[in-house]
Amino acid sequence: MSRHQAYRNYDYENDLEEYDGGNYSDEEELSPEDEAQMKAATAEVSTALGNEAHKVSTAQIQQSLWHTYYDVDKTVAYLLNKFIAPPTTKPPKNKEAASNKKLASSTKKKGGSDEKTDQAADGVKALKINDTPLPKSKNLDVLSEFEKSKSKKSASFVVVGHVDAGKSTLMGRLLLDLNFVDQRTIERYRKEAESMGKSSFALAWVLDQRTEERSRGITIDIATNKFETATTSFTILDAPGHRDFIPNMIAGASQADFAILVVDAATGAFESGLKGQTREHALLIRSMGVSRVLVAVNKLDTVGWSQERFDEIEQQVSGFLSATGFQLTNVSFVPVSGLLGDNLVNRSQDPAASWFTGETLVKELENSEPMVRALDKPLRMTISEVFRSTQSPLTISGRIDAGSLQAGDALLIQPSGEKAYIKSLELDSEPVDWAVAGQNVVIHLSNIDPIHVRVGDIVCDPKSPIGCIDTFTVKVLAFDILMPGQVDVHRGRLHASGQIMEMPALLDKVKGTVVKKNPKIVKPASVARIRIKMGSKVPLEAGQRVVLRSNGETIAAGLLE
Ligand SMILES: Nc1nc2c(ncn2[C@@H]2O[C@H](COP(=O)(O)OP(=O)(O)OP(=O)(O)O)[C@@H](O)[C@H]2O)c(=O)[nH]1
Repeated sequence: MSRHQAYRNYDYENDLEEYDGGNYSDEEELSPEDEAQMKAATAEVSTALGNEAHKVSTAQIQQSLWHTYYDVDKTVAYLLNKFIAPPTTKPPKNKEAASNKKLASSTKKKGGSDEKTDQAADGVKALKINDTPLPKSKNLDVLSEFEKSKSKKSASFVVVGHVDAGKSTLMGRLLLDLNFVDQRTIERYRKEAESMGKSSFALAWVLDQRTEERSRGITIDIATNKFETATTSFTILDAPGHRDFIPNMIAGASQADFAILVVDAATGAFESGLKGQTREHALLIRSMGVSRVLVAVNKLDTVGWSQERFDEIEQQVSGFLSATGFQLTNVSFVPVSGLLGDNLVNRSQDPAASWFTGETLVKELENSEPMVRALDKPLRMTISEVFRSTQSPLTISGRIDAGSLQAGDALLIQPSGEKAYIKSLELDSEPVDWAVAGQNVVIHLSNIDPIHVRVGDIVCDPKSPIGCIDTFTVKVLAFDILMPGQVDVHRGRLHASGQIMEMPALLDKVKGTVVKKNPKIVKPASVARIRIKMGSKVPLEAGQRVVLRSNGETIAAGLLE
């Protein structure tokens, strides 16, 4: 895994407290990007330390930079405090603290006097985020801008299925055939894969970018990739098939308009997939509100494009999808070979596949209308990534679940309850003035300390904030036996531990009426109303979907009442 990625989403305040100057090692190689950043930041720190620079070694500077994710000011403060002029008494509060940049240059000018460096270190601590001027808003009427823009439809889909069903290969091939990745890159991956003895994984590597994933040959986090067709701009959420990574899958499904369920048609593989994650994934995506599924019956090349095999799989998968609560009118089946690209963008040229006269996978995707967007509802966006970018030390990304936003807007981050402002924003790597529900947006924030912003937090409008609660009632479908006790609660990227306190009612599955009050246990496949108490307050509100897990198993999913 590249260092850069490893440090996305990290809680640096905590880390900095824990950090005591050691353990930066050169064992792992820095990515070229990290190397350049490290070099530039080391030079900046040396400049900022001025005459004091000789009192610390390059290794000490780099260890601290590493730990603060190249935060020059924090590093200067740390080095001053730790090695150059450790405070003997509690330093006085410096109310006149200037901005980070000013501090760095003033340290440079003044460097030399212990008293002054002490003040400078103190200044780092006292820096006020709110001293930064607020970004300007164009005060646009975003909804009418959106209507005028006639922008392409946008849709996100999650790719689920059993381990090794071929999800990443299929998506890699789709991107290749749609010219969103070039043949040269694939060739490079193929060579690298061959050198690792895993040549069949080359296409999957388009999605599984991280070295750790490559060497294990599995998808670990949600990989997002984009592609466009003439009508629609798509975001792929490639969810890991491995059962240890189900929380990531839940996060992916909670952002998805629809799902591609990849099943492996190879002899025996489909059957073991059905017993394995295929069923659990189908239940989960349904529980997360996904109602449209495209079933890619994959690896048909391995069974000679047998129509009989396809029909058999279609029949069985239809059976269990409808038992899981999907309406079959919302389910389509496409026979494909992800590896060879048959019936993805182009029809299969294999004469053995000529029996199939339906649409290709891409056409089916285009025909899948995204859900109606909650454009005029209060803003809600779950943060899926927090990172440092060239535009801002604090950049977040995620899909807007409801409402809209524009540059200059004030935002409220829950659960911290801290305000931030939108300095600028991007859609598909292009700067834009606004964004609406359904779009995956990158937001450069200002006027907030990064410690208040974490993956899984909710961004909302300060005027209509989401509340933070620690007790709630949820109507769940049980996948396993439920009884009072410890559970992990997942909503999008948020996971927190809680406890089933009470189970007030067993409900009729169809009518929702109370069948039994206070059942001692709830059996699998039953619907029940349960009360959950969380360990701390979390941003949750009625209508949201949550998944309950225990000991690494998904035990229930449902809707907050
Ligand atoms: N013959 C054939 N092999 C395929 C096809 N699709 C994928 N494979 C192979 O199946 C293996 C697994 O493919 P992946 O794409 O990594 O599977 P995955 O579902 O993404 O796996 P996880 O990331 O572990 O969940 C690789 O060796 C692929 O080359 C196909 O259509 N035909």
